[in-house]
Amino acid sequence: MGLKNKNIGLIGTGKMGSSLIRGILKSNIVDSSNVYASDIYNQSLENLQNELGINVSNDNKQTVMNSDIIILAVKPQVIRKVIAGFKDEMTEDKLVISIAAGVPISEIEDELNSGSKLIRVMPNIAATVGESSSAICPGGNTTNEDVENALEIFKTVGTARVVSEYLMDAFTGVSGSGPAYIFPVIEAMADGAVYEGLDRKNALTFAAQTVLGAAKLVLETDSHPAELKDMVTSPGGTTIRGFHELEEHGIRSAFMDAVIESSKRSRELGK
Ligand SMILES: NC(=O)C1=CN([C@@H]2O[C@H](COP(=O)(O)OP(=O)(O)OC[C@H]3O[C@@H](n4cnc5c(N)ncnc54)[C@H](O)[C@@H]3O)[C@@H](O)[C@H]2O)C=CC1
Ligand SMILES: O=C(O)[C@@H]1CCC=N1
Repeated sequence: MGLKNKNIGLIGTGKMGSSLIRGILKSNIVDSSNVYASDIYNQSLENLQNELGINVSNDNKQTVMNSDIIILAVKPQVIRKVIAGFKDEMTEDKLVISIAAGVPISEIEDELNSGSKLIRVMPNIAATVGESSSAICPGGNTTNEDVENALEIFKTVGTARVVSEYLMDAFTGVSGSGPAYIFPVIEAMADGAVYEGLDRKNALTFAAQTVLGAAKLVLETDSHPAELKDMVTSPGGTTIRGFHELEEHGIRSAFMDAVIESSKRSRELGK
């Protein structure tokens, strides 16, 4: 059992596909000789082959033929066409994992041959540094072992848990898209520090470390974020002055709206 003797295939080696390949190989759950990847973009394949020694091809059918588990890391807009191109190579023992935003299990199962095993996953770009939070939804034909294998793969790039599919759009809004909402926060906090005279490099490092520290406090203590905020905010002190500015600029509704709009777009992509 486990992944040691399994071959893993990646279709699409863009930002998410290549970050997953790196995470999987770093964890040593499989050897590079057991990883197959394909893309229509040769440069990305060549780079991955040179850097990691994996098997590459620009024919998705090769990836499917050679793999026990196939991760689809192509855009939602092309996923149906990509599946149509390789489905003749699918057999019932192979597991397909889709990370496409918005596209429901039922739609992908319809594209694949009936009886095909499918798991839908939403990771995020922090997989590149082993800090993704991934949600996993098993399709109708999967076994417990398939789910365990998917969890093992996505735990190599961060945390992973099984969720019900109706929660996937919300999860995409907060976690799949979420890093993009925090990068400008880090940049803007650094801008403030640069305005006040700190050099750019240090300003970015301090801002990023501050966000990391705040996130760890939420994850590693049982405290509510409001309680943690109150711990920083001395009466008549510096923090409450800054916090008042954030409230004046509608920080809470801005972030809530970002997550809600992203979730809505995820639902649209599934139609
Ligand atoms: N970028 C992100 O932060 C996240 C992306 N996702 C999902 O991951 C998937 C991939 O997204 P990205 O990596 O950002 O996109 P990307 O554009 O960086 O990568 C997509 C790759 O697919 C390749 N491709 C296109 N047509 C192909 C075909 N017919 N056969 C093989 N490869 C083909 C492209 O050449 C490209 O390398 C999307 O479905 C997206 O919704 C999920 C979570 C986070
Ligand atoms: O923006 C997108 O559609 C993808 C899915 C989640 C993150 N990036």
